[in-house]
Amino acid sequence: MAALPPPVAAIRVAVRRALTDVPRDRPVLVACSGGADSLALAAATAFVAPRLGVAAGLVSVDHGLQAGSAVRAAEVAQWAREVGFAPAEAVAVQVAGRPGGPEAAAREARYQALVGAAHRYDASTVLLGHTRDDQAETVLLALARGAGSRGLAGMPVQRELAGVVLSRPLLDVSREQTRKACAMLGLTPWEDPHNTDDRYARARVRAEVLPVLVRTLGPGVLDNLARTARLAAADTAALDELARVGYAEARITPGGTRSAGGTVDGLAVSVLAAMPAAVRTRVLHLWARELGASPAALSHRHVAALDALVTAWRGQGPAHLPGGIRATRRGAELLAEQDGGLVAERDGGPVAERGQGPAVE
Ligand SMILES: Nc1ncnc2c1ncn2[C@@H]1O[C@H](COP(=O)(O)OP(=O)(O)OP(=O)(O)O)[C@@H](O)[C@H]1O
Repeated sequence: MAALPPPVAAIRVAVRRALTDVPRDRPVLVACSGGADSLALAAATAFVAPRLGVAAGLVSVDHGLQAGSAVRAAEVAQWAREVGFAPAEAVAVQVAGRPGGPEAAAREARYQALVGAAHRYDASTVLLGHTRDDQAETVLLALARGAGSRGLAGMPVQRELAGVVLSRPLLDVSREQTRKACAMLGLTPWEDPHNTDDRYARARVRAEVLPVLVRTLGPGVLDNLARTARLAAADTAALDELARVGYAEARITPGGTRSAGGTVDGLAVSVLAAMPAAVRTRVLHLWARELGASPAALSHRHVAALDALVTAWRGQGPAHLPGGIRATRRGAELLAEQDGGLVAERDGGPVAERGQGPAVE
């Protein structure tokens, strides 16, 4: 018997690892655009899942943004049925009318559709085809916009969205390997025109920046960028845990502090001041989110203004947060108020409407 070509074997190993811990009594779904990455992922899943006793379905999302997208999604679903996926669906989504740029709107619509399908079929997990190269691009983009260690951590191997695990088995597999695997399996991937459209920063990084880095620094640079993401992810997880503990310690509850959306405590300045900056800024971020500031709108600038109330106090006015929230220092405490009243008021002050909690995605 001929040996399995290395790219096919590497992708199967990665998928096997990802499926080892999924519940055996619920299906998984592969999110497949028809591109090389998710096609290679789907082919490997079709092989591995039945051998592990895991039912596997596939969803291809039609964003309706390009001519022929519905046909492509239907073809992917048809191929999936032929190789044994059940269910195998093409799902059309409405991208127009969503907030944010076109890329963000398409992503939001796609994740909604994928999670919706997972709920419909009681799937525990959705498998995504992001590769090491996607991770390297994500790290570079984060570095370029000054995103800090959370951004450098790139895409997580796993995260949960609305009760569904989003899993990325191919983060250690190169794009070259997914292309080769498709070719070796006789699969013809769809080429997404967005991937080469230089209006998108990611496409420019892919086409121009990464090749220069590889040429000047050597081929190991992509692995190194992906390793940076893993290291930063571990650091971030540790700091987040310290921040959760620190947040609990800094909260002030005497007499209870109230808001319309529940109790939101103030914070003790002395406890905050004793924390390392990396922990303190995370605590302030957590607090701002609990006050109702949307995570998407909450920026480094907002957190820096909150931090200045602790570390550069000179009697300045409030720090303004998204959602009309103002955080003020009163003596040894940070308290917050919102247009129309106090959000965190000790000893029962006026009660304000709270903004909506964090968006799902
Ligand atoms: N239209 C779609 N339908 C289903 N899943 C999708 C779709 N578009 C993207 N995905 C999922 O998200 C992953 C990342 O997609 P993205 O377009 O950002 O990267 P990519 O490297 O071009 O992936 P691919 O080669 O699989 O298209 C895909 O691998 C796939 O799992």
